[in-house]
Amino acid sequence: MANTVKVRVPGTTANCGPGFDAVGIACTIYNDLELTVSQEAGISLEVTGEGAGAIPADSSNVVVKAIQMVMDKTGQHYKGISLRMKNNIPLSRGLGSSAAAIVGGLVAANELTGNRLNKETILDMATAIEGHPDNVAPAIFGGITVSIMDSGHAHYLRFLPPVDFSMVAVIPEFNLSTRAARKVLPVSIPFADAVFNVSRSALLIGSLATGELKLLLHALEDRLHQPYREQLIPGMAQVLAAARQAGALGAALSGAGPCLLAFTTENSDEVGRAMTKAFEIHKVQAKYQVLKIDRQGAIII
Ligand SMILES: Nc1ncnc2c1ncn2[C@@H]1O[C@H](COP(=O)(O)OP(=O)(O)O)[C@@H](O)[C@H]1O
Ligand SMILES: N[C@@H](CCOP(=O)(O)O)C(=O)O
Repeated sequence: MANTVKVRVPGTTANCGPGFDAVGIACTIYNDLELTVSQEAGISLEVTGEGAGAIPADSSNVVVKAIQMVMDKTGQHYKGISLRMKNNIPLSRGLGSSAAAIVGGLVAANELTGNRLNKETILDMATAIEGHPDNVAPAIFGGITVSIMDSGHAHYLRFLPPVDFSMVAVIPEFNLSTRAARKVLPVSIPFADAVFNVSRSALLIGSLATGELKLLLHALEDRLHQPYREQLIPGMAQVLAAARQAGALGAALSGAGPCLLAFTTENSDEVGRAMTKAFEIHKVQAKYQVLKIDRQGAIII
């Protein structure tokens, strides 16, 4: 059996406004992970790109956790783990770097232990580590996914939209961990806000599945997490408004933020520039990237 494998995993944008912990889209921004296993004890790590110098080379690393989970599940243990990462997905910005790391570790370790786990099992394992399925599902399957949890198992729907669109990801310089961005969320919300989100998230999936993208303006509205997270992201409301004024179909927080994401069918660069400029007014340096939907999810390369 081979002892080295290389995996490519997409970044993901979760929530897409109202679909908190449920909706996610795989994006054309990728991390490459090379895993080599051996019986020589130890963990070695080489990182280029995002996270170089900041990612730990021990069992606290989520990639290592994921690999060990596969070894425990399959009963095939290796003492030595050597990782080489080429990261393009920025860490702690809301583009699913942790999901990509977890999925990369699981898919790579599965390949080196005889491919015993199917993608549904990998989804359950990834969700157990990540805590919510909305980023890991599109990182595994590509496309747009809606995921739910039931008794510890994730169930998902995956689809591709019938029309083409772009996603303008505006990425601030500062980090915001998902953990910190979940701490500001309330324990309960008013019934009217729940109804507001049910209607918008249903409209969101309908709009993406049918290609009625004009509905995104309303379908991206949210009262479950964005209003509470706004305090963590200077200028958030103004940057989202700038996206719409510059011609975006709609815009929302990407995952837990601080990245903001606009949906466009034209003028993507104009939208990106307008959003970064609005961030600048609030003394936040940001860059933008125009992304498309990744259709494949994690692949062996
Ligand atoms: N390539 C990677 N290898 C190991 N751990 C990673 C990698 N990328 C991200 N992580 C872990 O995930 C954390 C970021 O996760 P999180 O706060 O959920 O933000 P994001 O929105 O980027 O997923 C990092 O602090 C790090 O612990
Ligand atoms: N549903 C989660 C999504 C977190 O996504 P990330 O890319 O910021 O890790 C949340 O909103 O907390």
